[in-house]
Amino acid sequence: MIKTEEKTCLNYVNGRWKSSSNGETKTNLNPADTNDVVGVVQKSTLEDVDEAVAAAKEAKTAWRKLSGDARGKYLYKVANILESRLDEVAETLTREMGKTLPEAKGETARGVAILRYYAGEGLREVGNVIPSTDNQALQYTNRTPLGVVGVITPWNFPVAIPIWKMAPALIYGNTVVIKPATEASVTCAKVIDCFAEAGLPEGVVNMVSGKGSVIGQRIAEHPDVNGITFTGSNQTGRHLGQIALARGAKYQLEMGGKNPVIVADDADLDLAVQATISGGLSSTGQKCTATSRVIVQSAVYDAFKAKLINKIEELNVGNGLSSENWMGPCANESQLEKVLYYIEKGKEEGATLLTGGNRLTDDEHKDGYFVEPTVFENVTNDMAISQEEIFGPVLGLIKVDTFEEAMKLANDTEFGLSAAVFTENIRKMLAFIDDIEAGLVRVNYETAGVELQAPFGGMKNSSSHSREQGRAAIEFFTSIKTVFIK
Ligand SMILES: NC(=O)C1=CN([C@@H]2O[C@H](COP(=O)(O)OP(=O)(O)OC[C@H]3O[C@@H](n4cnc5c(N)ncnc54)[C@H](O)[C@@H]3O)[C@@H](O)[C@H]2O)C=CC1
Ligand SMILES: O=C(O)CCC(=O)C(=O)O
Repeated sequence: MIKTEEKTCLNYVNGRWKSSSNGETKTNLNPADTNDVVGVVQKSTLEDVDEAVAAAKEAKTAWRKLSGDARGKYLYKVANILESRLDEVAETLTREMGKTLPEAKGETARGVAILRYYAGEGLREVGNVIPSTDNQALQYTNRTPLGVVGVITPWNFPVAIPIWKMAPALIYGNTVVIKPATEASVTCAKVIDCFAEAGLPEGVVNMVSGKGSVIGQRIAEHPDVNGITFTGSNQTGRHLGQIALARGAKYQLEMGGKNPVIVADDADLDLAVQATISGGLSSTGQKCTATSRVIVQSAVYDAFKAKLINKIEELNVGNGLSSENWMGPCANESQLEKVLYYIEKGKEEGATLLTGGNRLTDDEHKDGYFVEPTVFENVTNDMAISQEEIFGPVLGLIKVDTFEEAMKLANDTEFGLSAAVFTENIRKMLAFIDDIEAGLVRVNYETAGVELQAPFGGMKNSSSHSREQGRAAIEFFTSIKTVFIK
């Protein structure tokens, strides 16, 4: 078991909790209050990865041969256990990466729902009967798991992302080795503890924490890892994709976004303001689906801007455990530095700061990585703050005269994850749906917050063009067998 009272989280390998082979650890601090030690996680070695992969390899045949129903029953059990521990897991999540407690509870509840959704997949159809040209033959497709799946996850959704990768991997018959982001490993260990408590067979789920460039790299390179599913930065994703491609492993990458909102001249401005704030600033802007570019038609620009700034200046920023605060800190020091760097860059490039722009350092905030929600105007689409993923609470307002100009700018980015339009005009809606280069298209709704039963993924440089979640997950986690029986 994880010794939470001692705050030490061990690796989980072959059904047992164990220290890294070199005994090295890292201490995770609360980004809202660095005096608060959230936990101590293992800084694992290559040997630890190899042991976990060997365990997953050993377990894969027996797990594959279980019925989908039997695998589903395990996932239902995990869901019930996680649900019973929701408050504890959510509180750890808030303390470890900073998002507010209501957001953390929502995310944990989403983890429970994802587990139940995929548990149900164990009883759904997996193939098709396809007519043969030979009327004496039966031809059909079946699905077979990849084998061992390496799961490499980021810190921004410490419960939901590991679960939305592991649950489909498992239900479709794969075994798993997960390496969570170091900054979120205490929370992930609690999630893994729910799998342990549910009594999954030894080796089916394994967790090894540690440095991405060592542990993640080894998982990607390991010849016995048959598939790699990753969410995180573009730089790391592309690197992992190349490793996987070079050795013929299947891979799936979900990466960055620079997600636009278009506010058309007929938009419901209150709705657009509320969705821009929720989409851009909740979780301190640390979502790949977060709104960052707000493209507004000139006829409503001043009215939209006034409402937006008014609402943003009412937001309380502080420790996410307090119900008084709407926005928590950046998840770690390097995120804070990155956000402050882009705020300076925006000013240097000629954007005008409308609100925010500072680190908060008063008594309540001095021990955390807090930054004010920040809005720039006079932003052009060629500025760094319009093109590079900031992953923080920074919005750039871009004024345009026509809807056509707005569409052109919305698509002028290397990314294509999510995008939203606010309009009451059906022709504008349809033009947006048809022409926007994004995997997640929202009309009169925020860019963030995906539905677990629907496919999720990006176009252009936001993904490897595969889709996660919903039934779409079956495409990555299985291979098709075409069967012909004469
Ligand atoms: N798309 C998304 O949801 C996310 C995007 N990001 C973006 O990435 C930026 C940097 O954040 P990081 O945490 O450094 O992201 P990252 O992409 O480096 O980390 C994501 C995961 O990959 C692992 N990793 C890192 N280097 C690796 C390597 N060489 N081989 C294998 N695994 C490796 C990390 O340990 C972590 O588990 C953020 O500022 C943000 O812009 C970060 C987290 C999530
Ligand atoms: O918006 C969401 O619910 C999901 C965002 C996401 O997948 C991410 O930030 O990595």
